[in-house]
Amino acid sequence: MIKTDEPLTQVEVRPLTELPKKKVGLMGGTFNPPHLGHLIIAKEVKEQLGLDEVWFMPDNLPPHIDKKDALEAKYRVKMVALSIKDEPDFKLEELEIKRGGVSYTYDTILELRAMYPEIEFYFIIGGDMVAYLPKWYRIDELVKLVQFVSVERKGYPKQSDYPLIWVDVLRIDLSSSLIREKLRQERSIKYLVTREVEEYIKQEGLYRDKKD
Ligand SMILES: Nc1ncnc2c1ncn2[C@@H]1O[C@H](COP(=O)(O)OP(=O)(O)OP(=O)(O)O)[C@@H](O)[C@H]1O
Ligand SMILES: O=C(O)c1ccc[n+]([C@@H]2O[C@H](COP(=O)([O-])O)[C@@H](O)[C@H]2O)c1
Repeated sequence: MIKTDEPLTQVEVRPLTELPKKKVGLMGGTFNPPHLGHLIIAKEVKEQLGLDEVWFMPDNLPPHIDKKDALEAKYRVKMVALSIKDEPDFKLEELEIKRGGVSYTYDTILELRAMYPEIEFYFIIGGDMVAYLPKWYRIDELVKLVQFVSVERKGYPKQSDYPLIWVDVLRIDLSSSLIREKLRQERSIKYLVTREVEEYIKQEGLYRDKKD
């Protein structure tokens, strides 16, 4: 029974604008193909920064010239979907594929911020991309629009003049190019990609004679 002579518990009602935002990591990449390094990085950054989710976002045409001949988007999208299927907090974001053209992160972040004002985004990149940041499209504006999170990568300095959050992740010397090279040499990629991705590559006969 409620005793009416007792004061009601004071509940602090915060205005909507002050509610904590959902925190989402963005793992942008060509994913040609996605490997276990991508998954390990996403998991570790999610845990260490207390993110709610990580969205894997395959690019349409990566801004680097040397990657323009990456495998057709539909295969890369499918492999990303297969890679993350057991992880409920990992999602596939197809915005760049649907937009088409060259996937400049600046355009993507503007779009995402407009679509999801309630979300705080964290853009996750490896050390190779950190080194390349000065060449990114509208980088000085971009660093004000999104928080970059970086992880070390073998062969690249753990240093930048841009405001990054460095997260220590088990360093894995694994890359999509290494996997493509193994496949060209008809070697096994077991334990380097998920079992489903390994099977899918086999089934579709991918990377048999592609140059890169
Ligand atoms: N082993 C790794 N250590 C740290 N970062 C990584 C690693 N592999 C990929 N990344 C980062 O993940 C993001 C997406 O990478 P991407 O899909 O281009 O894979 P990749 O292995 O770098 O591919 P490629 O060998 O074709 O260049 C990039 O920011 C990249 O720096
Ligand atoms: O916007 C840019 O200029 C830019 C330059 C290089 C890379 N990026 C993004 O960084 C992510 C990782 O790139 P990549 O090529 O290593 O897969 C991917 O989402 C790219 O679109 C973006």
